[in-house]
Amino acid sequence: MIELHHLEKRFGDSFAVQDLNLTFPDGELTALLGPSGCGKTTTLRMINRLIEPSGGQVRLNGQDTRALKPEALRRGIGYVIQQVGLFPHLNVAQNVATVPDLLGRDRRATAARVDELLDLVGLDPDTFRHKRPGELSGGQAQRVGVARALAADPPVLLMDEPFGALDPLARDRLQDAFRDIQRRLRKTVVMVTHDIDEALRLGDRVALMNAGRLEQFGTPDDLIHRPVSDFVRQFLGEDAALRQLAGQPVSRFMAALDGASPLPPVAVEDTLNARSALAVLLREGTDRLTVTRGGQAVGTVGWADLRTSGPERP
Ligand SMILES: Nc1ncnc2c1ncn2[C@@H]1O[C@H](COP(=O)(O)OP(=O)(O)OP(=O)(O)O)[C@@H](O)[C@H]1O
Repeated sequence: MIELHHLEKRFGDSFAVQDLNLTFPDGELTALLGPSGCGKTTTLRMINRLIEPSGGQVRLNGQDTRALKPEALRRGIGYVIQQVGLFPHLNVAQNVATVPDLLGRDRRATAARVDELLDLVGLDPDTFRHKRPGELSGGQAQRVGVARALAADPPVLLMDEPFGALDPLARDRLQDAFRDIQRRLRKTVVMVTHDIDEALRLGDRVALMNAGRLEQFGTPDDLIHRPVSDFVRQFLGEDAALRQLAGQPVSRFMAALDGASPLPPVAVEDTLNARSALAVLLREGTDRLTVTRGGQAVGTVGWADLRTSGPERP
């Protein structure tokens, strides 16, 4: 568990971060969201002491991080940045193995782990193991960056706009891949982003910052349906609820089949995103759809299901 207590950072006379109190729960992904210059990156970098706080405390599992050597602290905390920072003279496998090698882990075990991680991030090990960073596309390099951060198996992962430099299609794919990885590995992740969709899509929780301070901390649902201020409402925008629907399959909203009522005639696949299901309801002028999986009805969905404050996240 990472706790920030009255954390602050001053640069000269101005505060980049001010009186920040926040707990990042274990096994969850928290998105640090906010407009440019609000202090997201400064906050992230104070967690692994790439930036030293001017005041307050960061506690990792109850321990004040100032009591730890920065190098020792960083060994237990993965760090992924937008510019990836792969070593150009090392191949993909060597890049991924950097930290395990530094820690003196067994070579053969590391090689197996590298292949496993490349698989996990969707890169075929045989194709990519020996490539140099210069031979990779932006999306492939970002995947290697994620694999490298996971290689040391750190319980905590800090990510600064990790998918920022990608085109929308590659970003969507990598976000999906990362969400699947996170469901399995359950790391404690803090991810800086200024992309609202990304925060709502990937965040178990969102910490919305404004001018160095915390504006609201809650689930995506809390921010959308229970904003604490006009700033939150305006930052998320009128279509925040639609954005949230866009990031989730309709299956998460559907009601169980009751056996007694006839099935609605219009059907959609369970993997369709909930925003598109809403569009089908509008287009068809109907108030309920059948949801199918592989041609079999598995539930139904109507306006009210989509309008509720959103499903529980698995
Ligand atoms: N080394 C520094 N020296 C002086 N001011 C700094 C320094 N680093 C950051 N700042 C200032 O601190 C504030 C917060 O910066 P930070 O990079 O944390 O914001 P951010 O929310 O991550 O922004 P962005 O989304 O644009 O990356 C900004 O006003 C920035 O100009």
